[in-house]
Amino acid sequence: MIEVENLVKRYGNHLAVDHLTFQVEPGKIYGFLGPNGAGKSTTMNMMTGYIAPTEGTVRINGFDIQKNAEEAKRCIGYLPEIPPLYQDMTVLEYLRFAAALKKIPKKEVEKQLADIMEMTMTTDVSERLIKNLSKGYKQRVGLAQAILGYPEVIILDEPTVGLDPKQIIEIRELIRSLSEKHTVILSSHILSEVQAVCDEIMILSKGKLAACDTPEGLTGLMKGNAALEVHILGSEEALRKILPFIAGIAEFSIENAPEKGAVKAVIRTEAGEDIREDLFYALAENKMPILSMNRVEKSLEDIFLELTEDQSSISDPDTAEHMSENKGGNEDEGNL
Ligand SMILES: Nc1ncnc2c1ncn2[C@@H]1O[C@H](COP(=O)(O)OP(=O)(O)OP(=O)(O)O)[C@@H](O)[C@H]1O
Repeated sequence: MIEVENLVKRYGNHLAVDHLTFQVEPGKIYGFLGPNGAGKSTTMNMMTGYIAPTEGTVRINGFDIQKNAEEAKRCIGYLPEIPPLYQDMTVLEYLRFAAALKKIPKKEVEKQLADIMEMTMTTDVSERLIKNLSKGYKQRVGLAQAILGYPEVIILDEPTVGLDPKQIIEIRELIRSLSEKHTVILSSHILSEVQAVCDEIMILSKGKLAACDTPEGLTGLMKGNAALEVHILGSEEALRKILPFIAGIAEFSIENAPEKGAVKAVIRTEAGEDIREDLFYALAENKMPILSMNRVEKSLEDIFLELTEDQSSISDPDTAEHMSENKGGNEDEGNL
């Protein structure tokens, strides 16, 4: 269990991490999602004890990362954004070195190295110099280093950045398999990536937690913002008299439609409401034929952009609570 409380990082006047508080439960995959500069790396660096916070605390299994650094760090494996690899060592030399730093008992080292190199598919390159490896293999070696010692929590900063699609799929599968025995926290600025592998998504924006929910919860938020675009034969005036009497409509706008004598209404519904049937009967009663009706759903990308662009609306606790209440199906293809 990780408890982050009121975590703050200031660089001069710049507030990179702004009073973050959250908890990470064991056995799940968490994703930090946010645009460049949102504070993901800074947060991870503080959680792993790489840098000191300006204010606030991080406790790993009850150990304070500042005050009980050794005990806390023993619970964590970390792959920073730029993996700390020694370019002039071979893969095996480097991993042996990392195993010694992590104080892994000598009798366990060889077995762990063999298992972890197999897991990360680095066995074939074990005798190669790290500087001669491709970006994808370097990333796997960094990952192997993070897994060494089988820490309870594995923290991965942008683990798939710069990899080709095949490597990305392999790393994604590896991360999933890690979650069987470890808690995994990863960061990414790619929504589909986080959505594809994570049980919980934390959206960071300007150093603040903009949302924290399951992928389904965030998709539910998307459904709550679904809109109908309806082309109707008739006048705007007549339509304005009908729509307010249909339950489940949050807001609507009306403009002229391209079809002659028709108007276009864009109707946003309340979360979980489907007004199509009521709308059909209400319009039929008023002899206003529907020419076309389409559901226009906000994409998760739209929601992500809204959340990360308009900090004022999302720092409102009522909004955050509303978001976590909105659970629904997950329709994103998650093309990592
Ligand atoms: N050592 C530093 N000195 C000054 N400012 C810094 C330092 N490190 C990070 N920052 C600033 O803090 C903010 C958060 O940076 P951080 O690297 O944590 O963001 P990020 O979400 O990880 O972004 P990216 O996806 O680009 O890595 C940014 O505005 C960045 O410029």
